[in-house]
Amino acid sequence: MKNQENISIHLSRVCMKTESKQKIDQEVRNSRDSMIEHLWHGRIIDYRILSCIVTQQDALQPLIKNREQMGHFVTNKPEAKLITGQVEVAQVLAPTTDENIDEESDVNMEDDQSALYQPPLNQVWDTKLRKVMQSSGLYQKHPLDCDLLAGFGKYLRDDNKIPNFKQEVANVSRFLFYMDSNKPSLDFVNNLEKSRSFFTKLADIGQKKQTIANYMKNLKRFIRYNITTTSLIQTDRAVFEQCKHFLLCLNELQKSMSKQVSQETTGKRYIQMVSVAKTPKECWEILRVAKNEFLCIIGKAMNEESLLETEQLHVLYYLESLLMLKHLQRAGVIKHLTLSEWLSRSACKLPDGENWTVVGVKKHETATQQVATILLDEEEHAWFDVYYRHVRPAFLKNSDDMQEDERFFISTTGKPIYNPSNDLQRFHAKYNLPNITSQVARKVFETNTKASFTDQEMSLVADYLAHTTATTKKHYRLKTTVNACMEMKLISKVAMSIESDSETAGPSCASTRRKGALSSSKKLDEAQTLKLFYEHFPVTIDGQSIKTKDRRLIAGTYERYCYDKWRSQQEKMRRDYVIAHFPRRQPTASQVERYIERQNWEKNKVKVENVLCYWQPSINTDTPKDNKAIKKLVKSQKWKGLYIATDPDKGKKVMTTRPFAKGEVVCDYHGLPLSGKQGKELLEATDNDEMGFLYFYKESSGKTYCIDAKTVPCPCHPEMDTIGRRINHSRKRSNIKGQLQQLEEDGHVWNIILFIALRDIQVQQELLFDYGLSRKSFVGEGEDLEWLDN
Ligand SMILES: C[S@@+](CC[C@H](N)C(=O)[O-])C[C@H]1O[C@@H](n2cnc3c(N)ncnc32)[C@H](O)[C@@H]1O
Repeated sequence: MKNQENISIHLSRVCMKTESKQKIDQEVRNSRDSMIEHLWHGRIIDYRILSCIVTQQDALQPLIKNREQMGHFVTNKPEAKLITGQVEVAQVLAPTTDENIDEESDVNMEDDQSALYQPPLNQVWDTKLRKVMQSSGLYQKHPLDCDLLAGFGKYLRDDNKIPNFKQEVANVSRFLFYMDSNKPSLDFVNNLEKSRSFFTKLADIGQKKQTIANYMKNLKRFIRYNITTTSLIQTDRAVFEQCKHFLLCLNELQKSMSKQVSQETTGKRYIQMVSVAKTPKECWEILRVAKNEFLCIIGKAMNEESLLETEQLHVLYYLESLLMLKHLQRAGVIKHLTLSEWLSRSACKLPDGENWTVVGVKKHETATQQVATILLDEEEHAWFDVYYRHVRPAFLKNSDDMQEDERFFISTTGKPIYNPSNDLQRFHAKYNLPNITSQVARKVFETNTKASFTDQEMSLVADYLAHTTATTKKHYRLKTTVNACMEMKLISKVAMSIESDSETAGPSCASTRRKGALSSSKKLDEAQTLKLFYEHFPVTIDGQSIKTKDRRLIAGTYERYCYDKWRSQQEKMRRDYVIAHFPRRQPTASQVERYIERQNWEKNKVKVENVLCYWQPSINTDTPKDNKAIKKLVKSQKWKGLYIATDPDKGKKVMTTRPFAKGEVVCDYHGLPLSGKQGKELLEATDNDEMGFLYFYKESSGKTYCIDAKTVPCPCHPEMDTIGRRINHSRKRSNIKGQLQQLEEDGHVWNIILFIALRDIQVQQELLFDYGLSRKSFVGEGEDLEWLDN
């Protein structure tokens, strides 16, 4: 543009210095016109021409994206999905098994996140491919509930724990339909020729080799199921032998196919690598552009504001992307990170005073046997905590299954995320960015590491990338926490050293944080200060008011903001506490007033009208006699949403990992059922500090009974520490209450004590119930039993 502006000067001084002003002006006009012409037409590229030059769909797509980013217009493009090579696989995709989840598995139609951020044209493409499949006679299938297929489904689900077994059954059913449209049978083993034609037809209609290989894998498993788990060997020996022979033939066919598959995959990856991303910074582009929105959502959540589902999903996708692109973790690691691994994370302080959190992931089902390690700096840790406390619980609520899954990352439906690579792809699509897979990111960082690091530094990075055992052994290293922190710092250094502009750009890292990336959002500052404030001044029912100077020390300029929040939290807590005192019948105003007065709360007293307004009967009186889910949980003792943690003062305690609504059953008090008399005898022989393990209750007849949770392990759960027995006592802060219920099975009725939530319980809170004892009634004078009175 500068040349354009100066062109008349340039012409009059250099190229046309002997010419008239008119001629020079004319030349300038010509030049402007030609520039405009170029802007209009030079930037327009016809898709048909491009596709003649670049015939590989996989290469064409990134090229088009790249041109469009450079400001070119690509005309005559077919509908978006038709040129997306990857999506092709999804249509009749046999399930990708978990075996290779670390690799960038293709988009899968079983993925349940599809409702949000889904590229809009999937439907069109689905229908088109379905039509091709249909017209080739490859799409129809037999009903999946026929004996042959139902048994196979059960085998996959129960014996092999395959999550998307239905798709696998559907694929086999399509094959069986092709072989014999009248009925599903094993007769196909006699017809090798026709069987082979099924696979060649798939190839003819343009299915990827990977898809065809998946079909073969499914079929092999189906045959194996028939050989090993059914009575085929007795009922039809001949077919049994033919099945074995068929399996051998299929193996041969698969071998030749797998060679082609790996060529196809390598080709695809190579193209993606060379055409999409070249620098670490490009790999982080999505994290940079999505960061502002992400921080706003995090700030909102920290302020206890409720989030929209799209916002919750944004948090999930951002964190998944962060782990794959910045932390260079494989998709399998993200998928398999468990809740207990998150809860067992450990803190690490570096010699320079920085605090990091280390999360180890044992099972990630990748080729390598290394434990994967994720290192989070303080800011990232806060983000993950927000996901854990606010987003995950919201997703769990959408699940109709009472059994909470133990995976850390779950989808909007409350089920484990299906394929992190899909989520990464959707996240890129949302921001119109070319997709960068975790594998590409790992390769890019590796390459850059080689270029700029010493051998020792390189070996640290190899360690962080959880390379195969052999590769790691080459570096003679064992994983240690401090090493891991250093590794993560080095990875940040790679990106920073390439281009160092990232004050607000890019994901969090130690160096950006020091420069004050946090201050990019006032909301976030407030929220983080509030968190700190709560850590220093935990909100408790009896907590005294906090002096201004102490508040200032912790919260600085946010002192008022934090204290207002603190007071309102305490008021809510006190309100619920008073409400819990009147569980069944609505109290009168004067009853409430008297009760509040008895508490000796000097300031921040709860208002009587508030209590009356929020009051409702707190106990769920439904009888669970026939409640199957409760029955199952009482029997299995696999209560969900809880875990046992260690407390410095109380020994063990029970904490929540999901919210419980007021009135909800939380767990039961499990132990040996004793008569009242037996219970008393046991009590006499029990030390004071173990008396809390005996739970006495009365039936409506007035008869006393006892549950002995002291004698462990109980014979019905010999390898288990049942959860109810680890719940501690609190008179004032109790949030659950034991309720006698009866369960019935096969005419046999037995008593159980169910713990019911007295109010809404949030994530990461301790479960407490009132043991109904005081120091005095416990005969505990002289003992260290003050806790009983609190
Ligand atoms: C049912 S167990 C609770 C789990 C127990 N903390 C543990 O480590 O197994 C009861 C025992 O826990 C301890 N306990 C319960 N509530 C407590 C509290 N608020 N403070 C201190 N210790 C408590 C007492 O020793 C009591 O006998």
